[in-house]
Amino acid sequence: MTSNGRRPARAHASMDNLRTYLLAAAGRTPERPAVIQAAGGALDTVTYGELERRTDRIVEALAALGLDVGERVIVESDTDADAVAVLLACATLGLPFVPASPEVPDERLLAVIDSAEPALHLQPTDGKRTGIPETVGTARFGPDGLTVERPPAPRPPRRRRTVTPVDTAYITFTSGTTGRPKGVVMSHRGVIAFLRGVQAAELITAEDRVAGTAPLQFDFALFDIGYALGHGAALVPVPRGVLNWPRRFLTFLRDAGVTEVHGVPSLWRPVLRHEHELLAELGKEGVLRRVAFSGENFPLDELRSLQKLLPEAEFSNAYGATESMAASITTVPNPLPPDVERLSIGHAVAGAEMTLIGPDGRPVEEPGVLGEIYLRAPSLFSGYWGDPEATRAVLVPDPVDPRSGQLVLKSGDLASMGVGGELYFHGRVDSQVQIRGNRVELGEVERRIGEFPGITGAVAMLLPGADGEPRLFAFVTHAPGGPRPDAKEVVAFCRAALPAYMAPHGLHVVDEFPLTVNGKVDRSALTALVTGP
Ligand SMILES: Nc1ncnc2c1ncn2[C@@H]1O[C@H](COS(=O)(=O)NC(=O)C[C@H](N)c2ccccc2)[C@@H](O)[C@H]1O
Repeated sequence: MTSNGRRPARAHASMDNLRTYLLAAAGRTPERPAVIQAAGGALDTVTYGELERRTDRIVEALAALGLDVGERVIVESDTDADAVAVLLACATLGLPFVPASPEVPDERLLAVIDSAEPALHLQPTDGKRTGIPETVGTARFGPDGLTVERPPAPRPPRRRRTVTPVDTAYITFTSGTTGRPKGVVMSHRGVIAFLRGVQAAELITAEDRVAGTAPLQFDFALFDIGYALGHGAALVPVPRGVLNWPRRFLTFLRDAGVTEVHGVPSLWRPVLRHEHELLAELGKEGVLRRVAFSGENFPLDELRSLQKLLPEAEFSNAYGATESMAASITTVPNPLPPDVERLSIGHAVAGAEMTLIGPDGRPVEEPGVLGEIYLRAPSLFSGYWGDPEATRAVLVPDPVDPRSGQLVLKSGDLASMGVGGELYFHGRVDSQVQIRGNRVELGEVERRIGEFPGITGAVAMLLPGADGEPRLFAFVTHAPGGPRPDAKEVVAFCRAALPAYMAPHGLHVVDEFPLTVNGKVDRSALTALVTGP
């Protein structure tokens, strides 16, 4: 019984709930590894049976706190078996978890707490976070369960009796462009629908070991957990301290027998820069069979370098937005043919469909013509937390059949269609800019600058110049030890192949691109180089 004398709600065993879906393997093969993690200098294996036992210990402690279905719980942790047990325990009781990694700055966490109004903040026994507002209960977790420090304030019971598939599994806060965090609310049904869509492609088996490298608040991390456990395979969370040291990273992958690595494109930059041979050796051992990337376009020259070192590996381009967990996972040819200038994002996963809609609001039929991707899927999010207006802007009536009442996700991404109906990513709608009345795709400028000898990466942005006029700025990285690219030469190089208005007005050479906490290029940090902090 709970503190308010009521039995806590539970999901019906036969209905979709993240816990039942992800622990299904515990019923079939309890002795198989669910999580293989670093522990001190060694590797620690937590089986599906042990993961279920840890989950139920947390369930017991949480249930005693008298929280009702829908009460939010912040789970601040790196990904490891105990964090996964906490997520599954929250799912068991219908408590939406709000994931955060320890790297999230205090003021950001407080903004999320201000918005989500959680009942509880959970962190590992050795977690460092302090300053959690008094209104929020606090507790710590470890392999032996949960230790409550400050019980949650008593809440008015909402008399929920069961956890349904449309209840919220998690809310993950993305840094909305306006800076106010937007909470993406995902239901159990939505997440499981996407994971099932991926499972239909039978990409891996229970023998696989999937390395996850994303921080917990990035739904790429949640996908990795769902993907590995949903297949009865093993999740191998890569410790943060290992991530930034290429040699340690590759050694960890080898020691853990990782067969597939998931990460954003920037994950591979330090490895490509410093550890070619070790990576090539790893590839030759035939254990590392697949690299799956997501989050942003993989710069083609970097992708080609990686493929050269892993000639036997399969490369998967996982595309999509947090508002639907994702949309497609597409095998990229290895090696990428030399004439390929754009990566395919293929077709949506089973059970979903991406449609291209043109400026006239009608579906694009012709190959090669740009349109905005609209996603029809059972994995669409429930909405932005507390922001119905922002929700209505992206969950829109189906443009193909508005009367049906069906809502589809307006992605804000542009793509063109190939002859087989597969899509090619053309960037964000807002990366199509107008320069002196001419429409410019920033990706095209970046591609041309990237061909300049010695330049290893280029990001183009339209920013206010000194005169306040919008100007085209380019930010570039160059080969270590190579000459710093000369702005005049780069501009001349662009003018030789592009219309004058597409040549950058200003060029900033950076040692490496600043990254967001989720590992994507931090464009607001680049902007600050031009407009000041
Ligand atoms: N493979 C890509 N190529 C190129 N641009 C991309 C790509 N994946 C996203 N993006 C971009 O990132 C946006 C979505 O950003 S996000 O909401 O933070 N979500 C993600 O980045 C990850 C996504 N939820 C996910 C989670 C798990 C598996 C796959 C994908 C998309 O609208 C695209 O603009």
